[in-house]
Amino acid sequence: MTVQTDELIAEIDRVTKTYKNGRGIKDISFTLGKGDIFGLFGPNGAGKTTLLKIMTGLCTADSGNVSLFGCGITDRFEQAMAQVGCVIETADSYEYMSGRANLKLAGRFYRGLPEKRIDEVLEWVGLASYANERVSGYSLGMKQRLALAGALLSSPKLIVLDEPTNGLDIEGIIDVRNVILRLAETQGIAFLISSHMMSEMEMICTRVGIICGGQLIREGGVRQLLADGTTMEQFYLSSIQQWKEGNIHV
Ligand SMILES: Nc1ncnc2c1ncn2[C@@H]1O[C@H](COP(=O)(O)OP(=O)(O)OP(=O)(O)O)[C@@H](O)[C@H]1O
Repeated sequence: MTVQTDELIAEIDRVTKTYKNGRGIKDISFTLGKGDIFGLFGPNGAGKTTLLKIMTGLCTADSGNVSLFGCGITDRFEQAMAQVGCVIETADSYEYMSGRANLKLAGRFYRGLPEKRIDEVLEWVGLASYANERVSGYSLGMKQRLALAGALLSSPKLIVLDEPTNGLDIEGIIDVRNVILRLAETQGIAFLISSHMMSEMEMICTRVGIICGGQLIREGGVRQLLADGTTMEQFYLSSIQQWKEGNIHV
């Protein structure tokens, strides 16, 4: 599915990366539009993190292009990333410091960031009343939401999250889900989220892509893909099966 040019947030065009061991991703293309909450699924080692890293400049593609808000990630990196927030691979923060102090430290990367922005993002992720407590006393879910608060500091229009609910308990998962939905609704932020949690993602995503063996084997709107009443998990498993049997050609 393609989105209208005026609403285009990200364009991923035939992106390929092969690591020295021969693994990686191949010829991945899709677009992200305003209002999208895009879920990226795939087995372990499928290539999800590699794709997210390339999209956020944490590693480079061998070929293909990534354009964010109309700016190429390689030739206009700063402009491309200006409206992007991300939490990839780690939601690390300084444990001996408070949540607020961590955000202040992160905020030094953004010139002219007003103090009230820190209060604002803490409020959005539901940590305002814990802001002055040390992170060492936070639950995993709270640490995840603090990382999300850090990604929000620069007023992004796109947030990229790598397995944001990994290791969280039910309450933590629900908290993160509600924060994502609230931010999408109230701030108009688009999300690209990699996850293994099918049912969870089915609840929040507008679009999904399935990566298998480094290739994007399925991509589309959740309503269209699941129109016949199949669950995301069933759709995912049957897609992987069809791929293995050679019945999906990309
Ligand atoms: N720095 C690297 N050097 C060599 N191979 C790598 C490197 N990073 C990833 N890979 C390989 O590339 C493939 C894709 O890895 P990637 O981490 O992108 O997958 P993933 O879909 O995010 O997996 P998971 O769900 O387990 O996090 C894997 O086979 C992995 O072993």
